[in-house]
Amino acid sequence: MTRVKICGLTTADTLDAALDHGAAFVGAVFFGKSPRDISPEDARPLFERARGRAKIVAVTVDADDDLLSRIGAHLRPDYIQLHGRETVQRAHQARTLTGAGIIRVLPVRDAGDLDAAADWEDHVDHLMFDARPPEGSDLPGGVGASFDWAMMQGRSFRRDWFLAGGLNPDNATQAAAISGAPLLDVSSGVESAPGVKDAARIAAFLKAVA
Ligand SMILES: O=C(O)c1ccccc1NCC(=O)[C@H](O)[C@H](O)COP(=O)(O)O
Repeated sequence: MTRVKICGLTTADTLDAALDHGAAFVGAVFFGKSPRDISPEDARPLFERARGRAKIVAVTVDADDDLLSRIGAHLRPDYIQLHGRETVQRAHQARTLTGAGIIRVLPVRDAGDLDAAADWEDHVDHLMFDARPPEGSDLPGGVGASFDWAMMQGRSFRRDWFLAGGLNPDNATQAAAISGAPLLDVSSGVESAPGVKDAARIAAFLKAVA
């Protein structure tokens, strides 16, 4: 069964839609330039409804110690998703500062980008292969860009991994079948406008891959 992370949730009704339709992971984004940005203090009461029902993921981009500590103290996430230029050493620090597991995002445009997984597999809980965003993008993720899912065929990794980038309710099943991904991640594909999650699209995505 393919498990799904719904990322960039900021409202109770859309978080409930994700939980009610079986999301295995729910994500909050802590990055000021994102239309999905939320503070650790605001995320705490919102995401408490998810505890024990889905894994809570805090998405960060080169976060400093103060932000990681606030996320750890307030949100108490199951995982920190590292979506910037963090090193392996920084990943270990993030684990210590937050008490959470680590999801490392690897940006992908061509097959050679997959080789970076070897540097990370021993240090993280999950890998996420996400489309490298277009040049000049303000955001390293959540932009709806995709890569050729067939590149994942014949590749094996020592950690369960997410396929991310440009997924939506209409292509999720095909993406999972072609790539063989055990885990899918989606953000903009279940929105009605940038940063505005849509409960009906979240439900449709989760029903499609169920
Ligand atoms: O979603 C954001 O705004 C974001 C900002 C900064 C770093 C990461 C971000 N999103 C992380 C995700 O896990 C997205 O779900 C992933 O990149 C896929 O996005 P999409 O192509 O929109 O489904």
